[in-house]
Amino acid sequence: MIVEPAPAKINLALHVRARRADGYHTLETLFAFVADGDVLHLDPSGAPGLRITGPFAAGLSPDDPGNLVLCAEAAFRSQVAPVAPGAWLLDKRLPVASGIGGGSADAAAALRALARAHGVARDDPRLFAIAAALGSDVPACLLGRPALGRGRGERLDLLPPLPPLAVLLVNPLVPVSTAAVFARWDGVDRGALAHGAPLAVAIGGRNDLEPPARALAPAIDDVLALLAAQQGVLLARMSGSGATCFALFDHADDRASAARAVVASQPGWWCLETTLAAQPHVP
Ligand SMILES: C[C@](O)(CO)[C@H](O)COP(=O)(O)OP(=O)(O)OC[C@H]1O[C@@H](n2ccc(N)nc2=O)[C@H](O)[C@@H]1O
Ligand SMILES: Nc1ncnc2c1ncn2[C@@H]1O[C@H](COP(=O)(O)OP(=O)(O)OP(=O)(O)O)[C@@H](O)[C@H]1O
Repeated sequence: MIVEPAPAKINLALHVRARRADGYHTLETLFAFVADGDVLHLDPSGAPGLRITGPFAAGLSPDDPGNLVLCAEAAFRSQVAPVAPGAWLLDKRLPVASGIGGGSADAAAALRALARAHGVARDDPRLFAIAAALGSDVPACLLGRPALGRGRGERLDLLPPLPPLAVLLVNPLVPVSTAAVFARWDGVDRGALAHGAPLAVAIGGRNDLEPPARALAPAIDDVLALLAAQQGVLLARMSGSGATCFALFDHADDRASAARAVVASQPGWWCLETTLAAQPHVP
């Protein structure tokens, strides 16, 4: 049995620079990963198929051939090696359609699991080509390390390691469609990311998808206001196309106080205490 973590990604900053003719947008984004996420299991010789467990399993149908785990496996079989389909178990711990790339992380974990099972190098360029075809966030999730993303997010440059800051993720459990958020972007280029130390660049940056996402899901306003009011917050911002927002802290006890405040004020929201991670780790 192969176990692959599928950690959540956060966009520490996300600058939308232009609308492209193909319907995508040119971005500059700082990708970072946290220590927690979904967990994917592969038994390469088990009965083929996908089972889904975990707190967010109900949001996905295991029979859907469009699940990104099965899409990744199909692409691996046609483009890398015609291996037998495997038995997959996805422990779905991340909310679906929430801006922290759960599906993209699962697809990347599936590619890593298949590579391990079938003796393919993790940095094989064919895996990155498959990842880019599966979704804009999948190459970054395959890399799994802090990176500057350009193009539609698939052109990656590694960043120096980030400090292991405490992170609080909060989602008001309102699903947000990535395509709908991009479609509401106002078309104004507000400028490039600065150069320099990644954390300083992130703090000085923006998420240009916040205004359109907030228009679609006003609960994001409440999440951001609550996070920004907490003691010890270095940065509070929405990730990706939302609705998950993150807060960064130097100290774990400030994160714990913030988590208590969120649960007390909004017991129905999803809240995860985690840390910035340099590498995915097996839980
Ligand atoms: C918002 C981010 O999460 C930031 O990392 C990503 O840009 C979105 O990545 P993703 O969910 O993997 O997105 P994809 O599956 O590639 O695209 C979903 C839809 O989002 C829009 N989209 C996505 C990425 C991009 N650079 N420009 C876009 O306009 C397109 O309408 C596209 O049809
Ligand atoms: N394994 C999967 N996990 C989650 N969603 C999946 C999966 N496979 C396919 N999907 C589909 O992908 C869509 C986007 O889900 P996902 O959770 O990746 O969104 P997201 O967190 O907004 O991602 P991003 O930040 O990359 O935009 C969902 O609506 C879902 O139907």
